[in-house]
Amino acid sequence: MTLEIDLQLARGEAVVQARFEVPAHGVTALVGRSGAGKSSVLLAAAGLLRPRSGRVALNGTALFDAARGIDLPPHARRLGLVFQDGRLLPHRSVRANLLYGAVRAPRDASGPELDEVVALLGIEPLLGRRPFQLSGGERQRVAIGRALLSRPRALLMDEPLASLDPPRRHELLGYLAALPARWQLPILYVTHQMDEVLRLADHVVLMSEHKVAAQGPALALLSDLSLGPLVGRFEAGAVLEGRVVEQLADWQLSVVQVAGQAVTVPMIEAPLGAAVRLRIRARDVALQRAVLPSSASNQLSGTVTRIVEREAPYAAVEIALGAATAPGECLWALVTRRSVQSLGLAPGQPAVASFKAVAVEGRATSLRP
Ligand SMILES: Nc1ncnc2c1ncn2[C@@H]1O[C@H](COP(=O)(O)OP(=O)(O)OP(=O)(O)O)[C@@H](O)[C@H]1O
Repeated sequence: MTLEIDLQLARGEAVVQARFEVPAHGVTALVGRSGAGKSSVLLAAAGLLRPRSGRVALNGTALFDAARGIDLPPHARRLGLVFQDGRLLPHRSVRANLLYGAVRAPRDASGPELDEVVALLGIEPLLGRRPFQLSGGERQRVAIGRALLSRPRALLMDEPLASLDPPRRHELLGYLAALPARWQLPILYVTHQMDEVLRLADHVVLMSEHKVAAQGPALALLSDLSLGPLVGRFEAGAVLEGRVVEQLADWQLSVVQVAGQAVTVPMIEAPLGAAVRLRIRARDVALQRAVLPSSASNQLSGTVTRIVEREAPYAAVEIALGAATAPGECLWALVTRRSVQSLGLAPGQPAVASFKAVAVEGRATSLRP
């Protein structure tokens, strides 16, 4: 089941255009600066905004096709929607809210049962409560449960964690991360937050100025330096992928092994062996020719693979930590052009990249199992 989106829609003065696919496997994060057009695309795919032209299709079947006059109403599209504010029915219990999604699902539709969703989201104790008796995080869990129980053919989520405080966000991220492994359906996920993208996204679609500026596998896209100016808060940097090998509880630090080397980062709440992604901004990485004996920073040995001149006086240097430039095993360092010369950096030369543990962006997060 793939969700295909190819839309042009008028929003005030702007015309938002988007063409991309949301694959059945994993999460597709839709990112970009505020006003880029992310929510408009999601609403149009859901049938809540009418595009000027284009097509939305699930597995080749049109939900909207301007040329053929097809425009299914939202409920007939059978998409599960989750917004920032749970949008629960205020006078109904949590159980009734959950079942509200289920009664509209066609009898023959496959999908999870109430018990399974309740267990996954940990909402058993909440079933008898009303929405006003729930915390923000609990409300969002119920909203996700309701969407799942409607047996949707795809899930569309628009900043579902944006209204939550950091601990609740973190907790709910864990629940969201568990979804793709359990139910195979396209998930389109609009967010501004790097930790959500790092943790959840398999694919990333980047919107800028009402258009899709780039799309691709999450690791490659999040390490693509040329996209820096478009991503706003997601400053240029690279993503490392590794496994937790040690938890230094007394220090609240974790050690992650990346390409055979140890990286110390602020504590990641994940079991030993868990796969994690770390994002490190290029401007936080310094380069030397050799390991400095007394440094407290992370020092990773690698090979220079690329040097890209940036606006003077800067240059970006890519360092491969492993044998090759595998995604998830390269760092970018933003240094001065003078340093490139004085250190004698050139493709193929060895170099040591160093950065402080605190430079690991946001909260490093474990990937889903
Ligand atoms: N109700 C509306 N009427 C007219 N124009 C709108 C409306 N809502 C949004 N727009 C405009 O449409 C464009 C896309 O907005 P949209 O909300 O889709 O962006 P976004 O990327 O989701 O932003 P944010 O991250 O801030 O939610 C913007 O130029 C915005 O000003």
